[in-house]
Amino acid sequence: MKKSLFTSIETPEVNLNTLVDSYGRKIRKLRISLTDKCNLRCHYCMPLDATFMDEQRYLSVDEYAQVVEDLCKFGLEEVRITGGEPLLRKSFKSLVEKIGSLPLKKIGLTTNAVLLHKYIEDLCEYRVHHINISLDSLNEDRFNKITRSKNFKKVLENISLAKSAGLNIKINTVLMKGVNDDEIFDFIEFSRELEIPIRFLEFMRIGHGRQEQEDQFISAPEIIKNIKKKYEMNLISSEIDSTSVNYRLCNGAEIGFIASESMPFCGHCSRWRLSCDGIIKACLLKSEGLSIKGLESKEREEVYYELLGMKPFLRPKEVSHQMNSIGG
Ligand SMILES: Nc1nc2c(ncn2[C@@H]2O[C@H](COP(=O)(O)OP(=O)(O)OP(=O)(O)O)[C@@H](O)[C@H]2O)c(=O)[nH]1
Ligand SMILES: C[S@@+](CC[C@H](N)C(=O)[O-])C[C@H]1O[C@@H](n2cnc3c(N)ncnc32)[C@H](O)[C@@H]1O
Ligand code: SF4
Ligand code: SF4
Repeated sequence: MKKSLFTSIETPEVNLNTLVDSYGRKIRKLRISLTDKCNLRCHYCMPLDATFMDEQRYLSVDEYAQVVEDLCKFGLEEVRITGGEPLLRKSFKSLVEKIGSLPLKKIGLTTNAVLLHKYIEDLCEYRVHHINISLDSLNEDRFNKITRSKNFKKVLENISLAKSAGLNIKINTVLMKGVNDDEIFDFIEFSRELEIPIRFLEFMRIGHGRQEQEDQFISAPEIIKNIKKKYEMNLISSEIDSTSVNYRLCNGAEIGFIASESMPFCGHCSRWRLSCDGIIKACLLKSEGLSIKGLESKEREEVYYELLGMKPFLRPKEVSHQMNSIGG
Protein backbone atom coordinates (compact mmCIF):
# COMPACT_ATOMS: atom_id res chain seq x y z
CA MET A 1 0.00 0.00 0.00
CA LYS A 2 1.38 3.43 -0.92
CA LYS A 3 2.02 5.86 1.93
CA SER A 4 -0.68 8.45 2.51
CA LEU A 5 -0.63 12.03 3.67
CA PHE A 6 -2.50 14.85 5.29
CA THR A 7 -2.31 18.00 3.21
CA SER A 8 -2.30 21.29 4.97
CA ILE A 9 -2.76 24.55 3.07
CA GLU A 10 -2.51 27.49 5.39
CA THR A 11 -3.44 31.11 4.66
CA PRO A 12 -3.81 33.93 7.21
CA GLU A 13 -7.62 33.51 7.29
CA VAL A 14 -8.21 29.80 6.80
CA ASN A 15 -6.56 26.54 7.66
CA LEU A 16 -7.66 23.98 5.14
CA ASN A 17 -6.66 20.58 6.42
CA THR A 18 -7.93 17.77 4.25
CA LEU A 19 -7.67 14.02 4.30
CA VAL A 20 -6.31 13.04 0.91
CA ASP A 21 -4.79 9.66 0.18
CA SER A 22 -1.86 8.92 -2.06
CA TYR A 23 -4.21 8.33 -5.01
CA GLY A 24 -5.68 11.82 -4.57
CA ARG A 25 -8.95 10.60 -3.05
CA LYS A 26 -10.29 13.14 -0.59
CA ILE A 27 -12.32 11.77 2.30
CA ARG A 28 -15.41 13.95 2.49
CA LYS A 29 -18.13 11.45 3.39
CA LEU A 30 -18.63 9.33 6.49
CA ARG A 31 -21.21 6.57 6.84
CA ILE A 32 -22.10 5.85 10.44
CA SER A 33 -23.78 2.64 11.45
CA LEU A 34 -26.02 2.90 14.52
CA THR A 35 -26.68 -0.81 14.98
CA ASP A 36 -26.18 -4.15 13.23
CA LYS A 37 -29.74 -5.17 14.21
CA CYS A 38 -32.68 -5.07 11.85
CA ASN A 39 -36.45 -5.48 11.97
CA LEU A 40 -36.43 -7.10 8.49
CA ARG A 41 -34.56 -10.14 7.21
CA CYS A 42 -33.98 -9.39 3.51
CA HIS A 43 -32.88 -12.77 2.23
CA TYR A 44 -29.81 -11.37 0.45
CA CYS A 45 -28.64 -9.56 3.58
CA MET A 46 -29.13 -11.70 6.67
CA PRO A 47 -30.40 -15.11 7.78
CA LEU A 48 -33.63 -15.51 9.75
CA ASP A 49 -31.66 -16.50 12.84
CA ALA A 50 -29.09 -13.69 12.56
CA THR A 51 -27.12 -12.92 15.71
CA PHE A 52 -26.13 -9.40 16.71
CA MET A 53 -23.55 -7.75 18.91
CA ASP A 54 -24.15 -6.86 22.54
CA GLU A 55 -25.52 -3.29 22.78
CA GLN A 56 -22.99 -2.61 25.55
CA ARG A 57 -20.39 -2.36 22.80
CA TYR A 58 -22.20 0.46 20.99
CA LEU A 59 -20.62 3.87 20.66
CA SER A 60 -22.43 6.55 22.63
CA VAL A 61 -23.99 9.60 20.97
CA ASP A 62 -21.07 11.72 22.22
CA GLU A 63 -18.52 9.27 20.81
CA TYR A 64 -20.14 9.38 17.35
CA ALA A 65 -20.27 13.17 17.51
CA GLN A 66 -16.63 13.35 18.57
CA VAL A 67 -15.48 11.49 15.46
CA VAL A 68 -17.70 13.56 13.17
CA GLU A 69 -16.45 16.75 14.78
CA ASP A 70 -12.82 15.63 14.39
CA LEU A 71 -13.32 14.81 10.74
CA CYS A 72 -15.18 18.06 10.03
CA LYS A 73 -11.91 19.80 10.88
CA PHE A 74 -10.28 17.75 8.11
CA GLY A 75 -12.87 18.54 5.46
CA LEU A 76 -15.70 16.09 6.12
CA GLU A 77 -18.83 17.39 4.38
CA GLU A 78 -21.42 14.63 4.52
CA VAL A 79 -22.63 12.02 6.96
CA ARG A 80 -24.99 9.19 6.05
CA ILE A 81 -26.62 7.28 8.90
CA THR A 82 -27.13 3.58 8.25
CA GLY A 83 -27.03 0.12 9.83
CA GLY A 84 -28.52 -2.57 10.18
CA GLU A 85 -31.68 -0.59 10.59
CA PRO A 86 -30.67 2.79 12.06
CA LEU A 87 -34.17 3.69 13.23
CA LEU A 88 -34.04 0.83 15.74
CA ARG A 89 -31.39 2.67 17.74
CA LYS A 90 -33.03 3.96 20.94
CA SER A 91 -30.92 7.12 21.01
CA PHE A 92 -31.70 7.96 17.36
CA LYS A 93 -33.28 11.31 18.20
CA SER A 94 -30.44 12.53 20.41
CA LEU A 95 -27.93 11.34 17.85
CA VAL A 96 -29.46 13.32 14.98
CA GLU A 97 -29.89 16.32 17.24
CA LYS A 98 -26.15 16.24 17.97
CA ILE A 99 -24.98 15.44 14.43
CA GLY A 100 -27.36 18.08 13.06
CA SER A 101 -25.55 20.77 15.06
CA LEU A 102 -22.17 20.00 13.47
CA PRO A 103 -20.85 21.92 10.43
CA LEU A 104 -21.87 19.40 7.75
CA LYS A 105 -23.19 20.28 4.29
CA LYS A 106 -25.43 17.24 4.00
CA ILE A 107 -26.83 14.59 6.34
CA GLY A 108 -28.53 11.47 5.00
CA LEU A 109 -30.24 8.37 6.30
CA THR A 110 -30.48 4.95 4.63
CA THR A 111 -33.43 3.01 6.01
CA ASN A 112 -35.99 0.33 5.32
CA ALA A 113 -38.61 2.95 6.36
CA VAL A 114 -40.65 0.63 8.62
CA LEU A 115 -40.28 3.05 11.55
CA LEU A 116 -39.89 6.25 9.53
CA HIS A 117 -43.24 7.75 10.60
CA LYS A 118 -41.88 8.11 14.16
CA TYR A 119 -39.01 10.36 13.14
CA ILE A 120 -40.19 12.59 10.26
CA GLU A 121 -40.27 15.73 12.42
CA ASP A 122 -36.85 15.05 13.93
CA LEU A 123 -35.34 14.46 10.50
CA CYS A 124 -36.73 17.75 9.24
CA GLU A 125 -35.66 19.65 12.34
CA TYR A 126 -32.12 18.27 12.64
CA ARG A 127 -31.17 18.60 8.95
CA VAL A 128 -31.34 14.91 8.03
CA HIS A 129 -32.92 15.71 4.70
CA HIS A 130 -31.61 13.01 2.32
CA ILE A 131 -33.44 9.77 2.91
CA ASN A 132 -32.65 6.65 0.87
CA ILE A 133 -35.27 3.95 1.27
CA SER A 134 -34.93 0.27 0.35
CA LEU A 135 -37.82 -1.14 -1.64
CA ASP A 136 -37.23 -4.34 -3.56
CA SER A 137 -40.74 -5.03 -4.84
CA LEU A 138 -43.98 -3.24 -5.62
CA ASN A 139 -45.88 -6.46 -5.15
CA GLU A 140 -46.97 -7.00 -1.55
CA ASP A 141 -46.50 -10.78 -1.42
CA ARG A 142 -43.15 -10.55 -3.07
CA PHE A 143 -41.98 -7.68 -0.84
CA ASN A 144 -42.99 -9.66 2.22
CA LYS A 145 -41.21 -12.74 0.89
CA ILE A 146 -37.96 -10.88 0.13
CA THR A 147 -37.93 -9.10 3.51
CA ARG A 148 -39.49 -12.06 5.37
CA SER A 149 -41.89 -9.62 7.02
CA LYS A 150 -45.31 -8.04 6.57
CA ASN A 151 -44.42 -4.40 6.24
CA PHE A 152 -45.18 -3.56 2.61
CA LYS A 153 -48.09 -1.18 3.30
CA LYS A 154 -46.27 0.57 6.12
CA VAL A 155 -43.20 1.18 3.95
CA LEU A 156 -45.29 2.62 1.08
CA GLU A 157 -47.22 4.81 3.54
CA ASN A 158 -43.99 6.09 5.06
CA ILE A 159 -42.47 6.86 1.67
CA SER A 160 -45.47 9.11 0.94
CA LEU A 161 -45.31 10.67 4.40
CA ALA A 162 -41.63 11.53 4.05
CA LYS A 163 -42.15 12.92 0.57
CA SER A 164 -45.05 15.12 1.76
CA ALA A 165 -42.88 16.43 4.59
CA GLY A 166 -40.48 17.78 1.95
CA LEU A 167 -37.63 15.33 2.58
CA ASN A 168 -35.45 14.35 -0.41
CA ILE A 169 -36.25 10.72 -1.00
CA LYS A 170 -34.53 8.16 -3.21
CA ILE A 171 -35.48 4.52 -3.56
CA ASN A 172 -32.82 1.77 -3.52
CA THR A 173 -33.81 -1.44 -5.31
CA VAL A 174 -31.55 -4.48 -5.50
CA LEU A 175 -32.40 -6.15 -8.80
CA MET A 176 -32.27 -9.94 -8.76
CA LYS A 177 -32.82 -12.22 -11.73
CA GLY A 178 -35.92 -14.37 -11.31
CA VAL A 179 -36.87 -12.50 -8.11
CA ASN A 180 -37.86 -8.93 -9.10
CA ASP A 181 -36.30 -8.22 -12.50
CA ASP A 182 -39.76 -8.36 -14.13
CA GLU A 183 -40.64 -5.19 -12.17
CA ILE A 184 -38.12 -2.80 -13.76
CA PHE A 185 -40.76 -0.96 -15.79
CA ASP A 186 -43.20 -0.89 -12.84
CA PHE A 187 -40.48 0.72 -10.73
CA ILE A 188 -39.83 3.30 -13.44
CA GLU A 189 -43.54 4.16 -13.56
CA PHE A 190 -43.68 4.31 -9.74
CA SER A 191 -40.72 6.67 -9.73
CA ARG A 192 -42.29 8.93 -12.37
CA GLU A 193 -45.68 9.03 -10.65
CA LEU A 194 -44.30 9.82 -7.19
CA GLU A 195 -41.49 12.01 -8.54
CA ILE A 196 -38.97 10.04 -6.49
CA PRO A 197 -35.66 9.00 -8.09
CA ILE A 198 -34.94 5.29 -8.03
CA ARG A 199 -31.53 3.59 -8.09
CA PHE A 200 -31.13 0.00 -9.19
CA LEU A 201 -28.39 -1.71 -7.18
CA GLU A 202 -26.39 -4.59 -8.55
CA PHE A 203 -26.59 -7.61 -6.26
CA MET A 204 -23.20 -7.52 -4.52
CA ARG A 205 -21.07 -10.48 -3.46
CA ILE A 206 -21.41 -9.66 0.22
CA GLY A 207 -23.59 -10.83 3.05
CA HIS A 208 -25.93 -13.72 3.51
CA GLY A 209 -26.96 -13.97 -0.15
CA ARG A 210 -23.48 -14.56 -1.52
CA GLN A 211 -24.41 -18.11 -2.57
CA GLU A 212 -27.38 -16.90 -4.63
CA GLN A 213 -25.54 -13.88 -5.99
CA GLU A 214 -23.98 -15.67 -8.96
CA ASP A 215 -27.33 -17.02 -10.24
CA GLN A 216 -29.39 -13.91 -9.53
CA PHE A 217 -26.91 -11.24 -10.60
CA ILE A 218 -27.92 -8.84 -13.39
CA SER A 219 -25.44 -6.18 -14.46
CA ALA A 220 -26.34 -2.51 -14.89
CA PRO A 221 -25.39 -2.56 -18.62
CA GLU A 222 -27.88 -5.44 -19.14
CA ILE A 223 -30.66 -3.48 -17.41
CA ILE A 224 -29.84 -0.31 -19.35
CA LYS A 225 -30.03 -2.24 -22.64
CA ASN A 226 -33.47 -3.47 -21.66
CA ILE A 227 -34.75 -0.03 -20.59
CA LYS A 228 -33.48 1.56 -23.80
CA LYS A 229 -35.88 -0.64 -25.78
CA LYS A 230 -38.69 1.45 -24.31
CA TYR A 231 -37.26 4.80 -23.19
CA GLU A 232 -34.71 7.30 -24.38
CA MET A 233 -32.17 7.76 -21.58
CA ASN A 234 -30.21 10.97 -21.00
CA LEU A 235 -27.25 10.99 -18.65
CA ILE A 236 -27.56 13.45 -15.74
CA SER A 237 -24.32 14.90 -14.39
CA SER A 238 -23.47 13.63 -10.90
CA GLU A 239 -20.76 14.36 -8.36
CA ILE A 240 -17.52 12.58 -9.28
CA ASP A 241 -17.68 10.46 -6.11
CA SER A 242 -21.32 9.49 -6.56
CA THR A 243 -22.13 5.81 -6.05
CA SER A 244 -24.66 5.98 -8.87
CA VAL A 245 -24.71 6.83 -12.55
CA ASN A 246 -27.98 8.69 -13.15
CA TYR A 247 -30.33 9.20 -16.10
CA ARG A 248 -33.47 11.12 -16.96
CA LEU A 249 -35.85 9.06 -19.06
CA CYS A 250 -38.02 10.53 -21.79
CA ASN A 251 -41.11 9.94 -19.59
CA GLY A 252 -39.59 12.18 -16.88
CA ALA A 253 -38.48 9.47 -14.44
CA GLU A 254 -35.05 9.84 -12.81
CA ILE A 255 -33.24 6.55 -12.44
CA GLY A 256 -29.75 5.54 -11.39
CA PHE A 257 -27.52 2.49 -11.26
CA ILE A 258 -25.18 1.49 -8.46
CA ALA A 259 -22.97 -0.90 -10.37
CA SER A 260 -20.53 -1.84 -7.66
CA GLU A 261 -19.80 -5.22 -9.30
CA SER A 262 -19.63 -4.45 -13.02
CA MET A 263 -18.40 -0.85 -12.86
CA PRO A 264 -16.63 -0.33 -9.50
CA PHE A 265 -16.19 3.29 -8.46
CA CYS A 266 -13.18 2.92 -6.13
CA GLY A 267 -11.06 5.39 -8.13
CA HIS A 268 -13.12 8.29 -6.78
CA CYS A 269 -14.19 6.79 -3.45
CA SER A 270 -14.48 9.51 -0.81
CA ARG A 271 -16.07 7.42 1.97
CA TRP A 272 -15.04 6.12 5.34
CA ARG A 273 -17.30 4.12 7.61
CA LEU A 274 -17.80 3.97 11.36
CA SER A 275 -19.34 0.80 12.77
CA CYS A 276 -21.59 0.82 15.82
CA ASP A 277 -18.82 -0.62 17.99
CA GLY A 278 -16.35 2.10 17.05
CA ILE A 279 -14.32 0.52 14.27
CA ILE A 280 -13.49 3.04 11.59
CA LYS A 281 -13.00 1.52 8.14
CA ALA A 282 -11.69 2.76 4.83
CA CYS A 283 -13.71 0.39 2.65
CA LEU A 284 -17.10 -1.33 2.66
CA LEU A 285 -15.60 -4.53 1.34
CA LYS A 286 -12.54 -4.82 3.60
CA SER A 287 -12.76 -6.48 7.00
CA GLU A 288 -9.87 -4.50 8.46
CA GLY A 289 -10.50 -1.34 10.43
CA LEU A 290 -9.15 0.55 13.42
CA SER A 291 -10.85 1.08 16.76
CA ILE A 292 -11.37 4.66 17.93
CA LYS A 293 -13.22 3.69 21.10
CA GLY A 294 -11.80 5.27 24.25
CA LEU A 295 -9.04 7.14 22.42
CA GLU A 296 -7.84 10.65 23.23
CA SER A 297 -7.90 13.36 20.56
CA LYS A 298 -4.22 12.92 19.53
CA GLU A 299 -4.59 9.13 19.35
CA ARG A 300 -7.70 9.47 17.16
CA GLU A 301 -5.71 11.69 14.79
CA GLU A 302 -3.10 8.96 14.50
CA VAL A 303 -5.85 6.49 13.65
CA TYR A 304 -7.18 8.78 10.88
CA TYR A 305 -3.66 9.14 9.52
CA GLU A 306 -3.17 5.36 9.45
CA LEU A 307 -6.60 4.78 7.88
CA LEU A 308 -5.70 6.99 4.93
CA GLY A 309 -3.39 4.26 3.72
CA MET A 310 -6.00 1.50 4.08
CA LYS A 311 -8.43 2.25 1.24
CA PRO A 312 -7.81 -0.17 -1.64
CA PHE A 313 -7.47 1.30 -5.11
CA LEU A 314 -9.10 -1.70 -6.74
CA ARG A 315 -12.35 -3.24 -5.56
CA PRO A 316 -11.61 -6.14 -3.18
CA LYS A 317 -12.78 -9.51 -4.57
CA GLU A 318 -13.29 -11.63 -1.48
CA VAL A 319 -15.63 -10.32 1.22
CA SER A 320 -16.06 -12.34 4.39
CA HIS A 321 -18.12 -9.98 6.60
CA GLN A 322 -21.84 -9.10 6.50
CA MET A 323 -23.15 -5.82 5.05
CA ASN A 324 -25.20 -5.02 8.18
CA SER A 325 -22.13 -5.41 10.42
CA ILE A 326 -20.30 -2.50 8.79
CA GLY A 327 -23.17 -0.28 7.62
CA GLY A 328 -24.22 -0.99 4.03
N1 LIG B 1 -18.84 -0.71 -3.34
C1 LIG B 1 -19.46 0.24 -2.67
N2 LIG B 1 -20.79 0.30 -2.64
C2 LIG B 1 -21.33 1.29 -1.95
C3 LIG B 1 -20.60 2.26 -1.27
N3 LIG B 1 -21.45 3.12 -0.67
C4 LIG B 1 -22.66 2.69 -0.98
N4 LIG B 1 -22.60 1.58 -1.76
C5 LIG B 1 -23.70 0.81 -2.32
O1 LIG B 1 -24.73 1.71 -2.59
C6 LIG B 1 -25.88 1.31 -1.90
C7 LIG B 1 -26.75 2.49 -1.59
O2 LIG B 1 -26.09 3.33 -0.72
P1 LIG B 1 -26.82 4.47 0.06
O3 LIG B 1 -26.79 4.15 1.50
O4 LIG B 1 -28.12 4.74 -0.55
O5 LIG B 1 -25.81 5.68 -0.11
P2 LIG B 1 -25.29 6.57 -1.32
O6 LIG B 1 -25.67 5.98 -2.62
O7 LIG B 1 -23.84 6.83 -1.10
O8 LIG B 1 -26.10 7.86 -1.01
P3 LIG B 1 -26.20 9.30 -1.67
O9 LIG B 1 -25.75 10.21 -0.59
O10 LIG B 1 -27.64 9.42 -1.98
O11 LIG B 1 -25.33 9.31 -2.89
C8 LIG B 1 -25.32 0.57 -0.71
O12 LIG B 1 -26.23 -0.33 -0.21
C9 LIG B 1 -24.17 -0.18 -1.32
O13 LIG B 1 -24.70 -1.31 -1.98
C10 LIG B 1 -19.20 2.17 -1.32
O14 LIG B 1 -18.48 2.98 -0.75
N5 LIG B 1 -18.69 1.14 -2.03
C1 LIG C 1 -27.47 -2.91 4.57
S1 LIG C 1 -28.85 -1.83 4.30
C2 LIG C 1 -28.79 -0.81 5.76
C3 LIG C 1 -29.84 0.27 5.82
C4 LIG C 1 -31.29 -0.15 5.87
N1 LIG C 1 -31.53 -1.28 6.69
C5 LIG C 1 -31.80 -0.37 4.46
O1 LIG C 1 -32.15 -1.50 4.12
O2 LIG C 1 -31.85 0.61 3.72
C6 LIG C 1 -28.30 -0.65 3.08
C7 LIG C 1 -28.52 -1.06 1.65
O3 LIG C 1 -27.72 -2.17 1.37
C8 LIG C 1 -28.37 -2.92 0.38
N2 LIG C 1 -27.80 -4.26 0.34
C9 LIG C 1 -27.69 -5.15 1.35
N3 LIG C 1 -27.09 -6.28 0.91
C10 LIG C 1 -26.82 -6.09 -0.40
C11 LIG C 1 -26.22 -6.87 -1.43
N4 LIG C 1 -25.75 -8.10 -1.19
N5 LIG C 1 -26.12 -6.34 -2.66
C12 LIG C 1 -26.57 -5.09 -2.92
N6 LIG C 1 -27.13 -4.30 -2.00
C13 LIG C 1 -27.27 -4.79 -0.77
C14 LIG C 1 -29.82 -2.87 0.82
O4 LIG C 1 -30.71 -3.19 -0.20
C15 LIG C 1 -29.95 -1.44 1.27
O5 LIG C 1 -30.38 -0.61 0.21
S1 SF4 D 1 -31.00 -4.73 3.69
FE1 SF4 D 1 -31.44 -3.31 5.38
S2 SF4 D 1 -33.58 -3.83 5.83
FE2 SF4 D 1 -32.85 -5.54 4.70
S3 SF4 D 1 -32.10 -6.99 6.25
FE3 SF4 D 1 -30.34 -5.76 5.57
S4 SF4 D 1 -30.20 -4.16 7.07
FE4 SF4 D 1 -32.28 -5.01 7.20
S1 SF4 E 1 -15.31 -1.02 -2.65
FE1 SF4 E 1 -14.25 0.14 -1.06
S2 SF4 E 1 -12.87 1.52 -2.10
FE2 SF4 E 1 -14.33 0.75 -3.61
S3 SF4 E 1 -15.95 2.32 -3.66
FE3 SF4 E 1 -16.57 0.77 -2.18
S4 SF4 E 1 -15.81 1.49 -0.20
FE4 SF4 E 1 -14.77 2.65 -1.78
